[in-house]
Amino acid sequence: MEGFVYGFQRVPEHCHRWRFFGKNLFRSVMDEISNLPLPEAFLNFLEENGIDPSIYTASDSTPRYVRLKPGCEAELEEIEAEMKCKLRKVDWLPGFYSLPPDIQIANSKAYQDGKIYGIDAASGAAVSALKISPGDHVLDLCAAPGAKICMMLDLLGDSGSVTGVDVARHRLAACRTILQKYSLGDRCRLFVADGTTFSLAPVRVDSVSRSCESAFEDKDDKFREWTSRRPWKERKRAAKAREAKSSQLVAVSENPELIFYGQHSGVVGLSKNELSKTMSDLEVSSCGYDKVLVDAECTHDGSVRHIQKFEHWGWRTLQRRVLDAERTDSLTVLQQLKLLRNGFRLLKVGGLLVYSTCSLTVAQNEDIVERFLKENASAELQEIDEAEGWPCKCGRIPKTLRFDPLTSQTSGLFVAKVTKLAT
Ligand SMILES: C[S@@+](CC[C@H](N)C(=O)[O-])C[C@H]1O[C@@H](n2cnc3c(N)ncnc32)[C@H](O)[C@@H]1O
Repeated sequence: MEGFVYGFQRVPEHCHRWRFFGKNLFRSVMDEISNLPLPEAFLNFLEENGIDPSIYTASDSTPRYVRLKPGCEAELEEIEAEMKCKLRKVDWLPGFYSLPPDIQIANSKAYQDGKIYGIDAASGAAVSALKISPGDHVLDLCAAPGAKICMMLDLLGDSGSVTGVDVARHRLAACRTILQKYSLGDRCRLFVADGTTFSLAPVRVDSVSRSCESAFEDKDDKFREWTSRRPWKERKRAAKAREAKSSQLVAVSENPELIFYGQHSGVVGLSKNELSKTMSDLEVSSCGYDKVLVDAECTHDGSVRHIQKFEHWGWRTLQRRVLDAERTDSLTVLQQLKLLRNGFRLLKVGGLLVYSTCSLTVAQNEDIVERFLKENASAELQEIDEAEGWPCKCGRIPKTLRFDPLTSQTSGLFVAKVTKLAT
């Protein structure tokens, strides 16, 4: 891991101390790249956040990344031949390979056959920081479209569960399609719900067997094996519920909608009442999730490819979508804080939570983490030990990490990890 962030430089002998480069030096760096087609307001925004504008010239050289489906290692040569390019092993992240930037992954047969996943290496690092192991109950609070949830499920193996939540139904439906494509849904359940208020407990296998044994329950009230071909009556009921939600009669948060569950996700055999059981704060400490990912919606300014789209969308759109949205009082920032708070509330004592965004701004990253730590005495920021050898830098507060396209050769990403202490 390198020891500085743009605009800030680490004092060499003390890993966690910083000094500011100074405005003038930063300006001169900016003057050098003044031939970039970036508007002045955006350059000012980058300066305020200590982000080197030249990262936005790096897209031509930033590689693409794929993750090989576990078990497909022996087919690597065949995949390379079909894609007509070399897949270079990423030596700091198991299972990941880099490809030349111009390769279209989605068009390849290997992708269509479910042998590779399209996922940036920085995103893979965020999942790695969670240290998922078999048996964990994992919550992904912003799950769609699902690149990270696929990796979680591959790491989980054949015990434990993953609960995916997303407020956008169409995006979560796409996530369900991906899980089915890679045959990964067995231990997963997906809810359309607001992650800032989602409150359902992980389903433990012992509670399922208890419920299966209950002789007094109405069998029709229990979840059977999931099928996309649901009876007409049930589809009508779901459509009605959706209509009510969209006309604001029922908030998404009040009624999480289960849109997928696998055979071993803990849902089959449960009654609807058992599924909708929420956890009190006391129960959470022992029955909460072992691992939580809050991969929050953000302004996406760490993604070079995303920022370049504003050339087509118009730079005025950038003002609204990026520059205004990163203010500390904006809806985007408040939503990120609420997601982090709720993710942490659902974490059991001793569990791990990773907060990540693909923004490089301080307001959406370090400021959020600092505010959150101030208000939660039981939250402790953790060193990301796995990062030894990762090509990232320290964030503006100790123990947080930043990936940026220039130095990491990945898409931009901020990562922070916290644990919950017993109180
Ligand atoms: C950065 S994307 C997540 C990417 C995902 N983790 C992956 O690896 O594919 C952020 C997601 O957060 C969702 N989102 C935004 N606000 C939310 C909320 N209040 N509750 C749950 N999901 C939310 C968006 O719909 C979007 O799909």
